[in-house]
Amino acid sequence: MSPPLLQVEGLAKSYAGVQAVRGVGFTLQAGEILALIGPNGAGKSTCFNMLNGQIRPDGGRIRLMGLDTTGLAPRRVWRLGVGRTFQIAATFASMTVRENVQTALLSHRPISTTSLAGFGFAGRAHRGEADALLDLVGLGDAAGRACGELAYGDVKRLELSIALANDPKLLLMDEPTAGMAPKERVELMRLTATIARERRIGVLFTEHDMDVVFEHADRIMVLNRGALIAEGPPDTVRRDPQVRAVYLGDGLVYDARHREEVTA
Ligand SMILES: Nc1ncnc2c1ncn2[C@@H]1O[C@H](COP(=O)(O)OP(=O)(O)OP(=O)(O)O)[C@@H](O)[C@H]1O
Repeated sequence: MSPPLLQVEGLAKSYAGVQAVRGVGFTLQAGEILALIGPNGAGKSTCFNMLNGQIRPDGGRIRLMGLDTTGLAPRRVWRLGVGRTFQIAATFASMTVRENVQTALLSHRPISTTSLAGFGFAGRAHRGEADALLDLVGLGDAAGRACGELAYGDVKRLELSIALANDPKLLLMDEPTAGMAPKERVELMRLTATIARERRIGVLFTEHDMDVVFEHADRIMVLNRGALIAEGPPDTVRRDPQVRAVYLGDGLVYDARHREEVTA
């Protein structure tokens, strides 16, 4: 049997005596959408930063498709097929939308400087592939526009297409819908989920919007003070008394349709 896409065991990190992450372990399968939620300061970003190599863990193991990636530098982790999006979208405002995606494709699959000069950068380097990625996220018509002119929701979709440029096996999304209007949030996550399931990409995301989490996650993990306190399908997590006590709270339950049963 092939190993899980991502296998994490006993992950730990302290900052000057503060245990930010304590013994976190989980698995993620290809095509699965897993949410990591928890109050501010619970350790979500620290977990993400260890998974993509930005922070070296004090303890624990991270395995990607069976390969030990613990402590590898971010670029090496990225090369192994781990994509990432950030709370604040990372794009180049002065470039066109297409050029942003071409840049990401070039970074993944460089072509020689001679060919580049021949193409003219803004010309044809990976252009067809860039356009296909933009079509995928619904930005095909905006390919020639300056990125700086895009509405924020479109910038987030562009960021998703950039994250897909290295053909990731695993996508780490740190609050992908932060700063977006509620309707746009659900749409972006729906798009992400569709693409991930079609391409068998495993997605791990953090999110404060519970509508987004409970509608799209296959499973949810709840982190509190650095430790996992619950893990399971949305219905199980929603009913977990400890989760309700530390995070969801009766007044914060995600969806009015379920409010009666949750608060009953
Ligand atoms: N570079 C750092 N130096 C010292 N302490 C840190 C550092 N980064 C995080 N911490 C602490 O580690 C704990 C976990 O922080 P982390 O940012 O991982 O939480 P989070 O769940 O992502 O929070 P948020 O939802 O607010 O983004 C917090 O107590 C935080 O203050």
